[in-house]
Amino acid sequence: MAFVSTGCGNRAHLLTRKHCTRSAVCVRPSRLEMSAAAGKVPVGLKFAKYQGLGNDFILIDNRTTETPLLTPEQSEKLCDRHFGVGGDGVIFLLPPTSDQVDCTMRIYNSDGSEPEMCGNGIRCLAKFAAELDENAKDTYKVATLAGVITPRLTPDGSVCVDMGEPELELAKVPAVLPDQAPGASSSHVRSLVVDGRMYEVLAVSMGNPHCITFVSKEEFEALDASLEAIGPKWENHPAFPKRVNTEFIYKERDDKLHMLVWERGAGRTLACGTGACAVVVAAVLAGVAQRKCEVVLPGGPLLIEWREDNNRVYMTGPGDLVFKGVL
Ligand SMILES: N[C@@H](CCC[C@H](N)C(=O)O)C(=O)O
Repeated sequence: MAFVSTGCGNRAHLLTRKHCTRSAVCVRPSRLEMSAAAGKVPVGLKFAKYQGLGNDFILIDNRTTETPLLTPEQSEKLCDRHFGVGGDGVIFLLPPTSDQVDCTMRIYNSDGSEPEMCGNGIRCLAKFAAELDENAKDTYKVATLAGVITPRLTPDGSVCVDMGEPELELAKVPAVLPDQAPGASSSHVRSLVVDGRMYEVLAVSMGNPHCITFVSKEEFEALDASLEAIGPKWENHPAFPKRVNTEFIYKERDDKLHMLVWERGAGRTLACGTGACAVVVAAVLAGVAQRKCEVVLPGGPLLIEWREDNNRVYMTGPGDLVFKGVL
């Protein structure tokens, strides 16, 4: 069996990859693990509710096993805002997968689907990991389905995350879009017809797929009012084989963009960190913004920088504990 870090309950083993000398005890599944495996909601499972700009998550301390303690179906139920705890997703803090990382993050969206990455979520996860870690560090290397992502806790309480390099190759986003839109300033700008209307769009992956479109302030306000109607048409558009997160943007200044988001698997949310990163990349490629921008979301602002020297995107914003509970 692969290494299991903490079944023995020894806090020294929590985020490190130290081998436990009591391995016979370490690998024995707990009652919580057994009830999760049996498909039951694990009564007694502790959770913490965090939010990053109102994008809210149920965090589970899952360091005792490599398998999430909740199934996608259970996570969907817990995310229900009337019948559950309420959240845009459930995030699991799992043991490290190699010596190169401190821990692993997995996430289920509120519809139970599993995305590759979550920007606001990883800021919350870093705070959660630091709170649980006896030897709290300021930087954590986190394995995700989108590769290793590195959040750093800063003295002012915000979290700055090295989000890695954007992926622009359409087949890898993945997106199937026609050639450059007629008259567009950049080959990255494509046309897409959604609900009978033609939009100019850019597709960017930050590990997960994003489709970005720039609109006027008036259109932005109209989209805000009709997001529940139009959002699913973008999310499930045949141009995006893995569905897509959609960001609608209007520009206030070269370094200040306003963003509305319809998330794959979660619908309207108050913020999307990977989305804000993808937006700045798209805005730079379209020639409409600087590399360092404030992105204003319904839940508040994120600071995003797409660095020219290393092609990496950095995101800075909050991640805060709301409450703790027991299922
Ligand atoms: N809110 C997140 C993104 C969560 C995943 C997304 N819904 C997807 O399916 O890709 C963020 O802050 O990045």
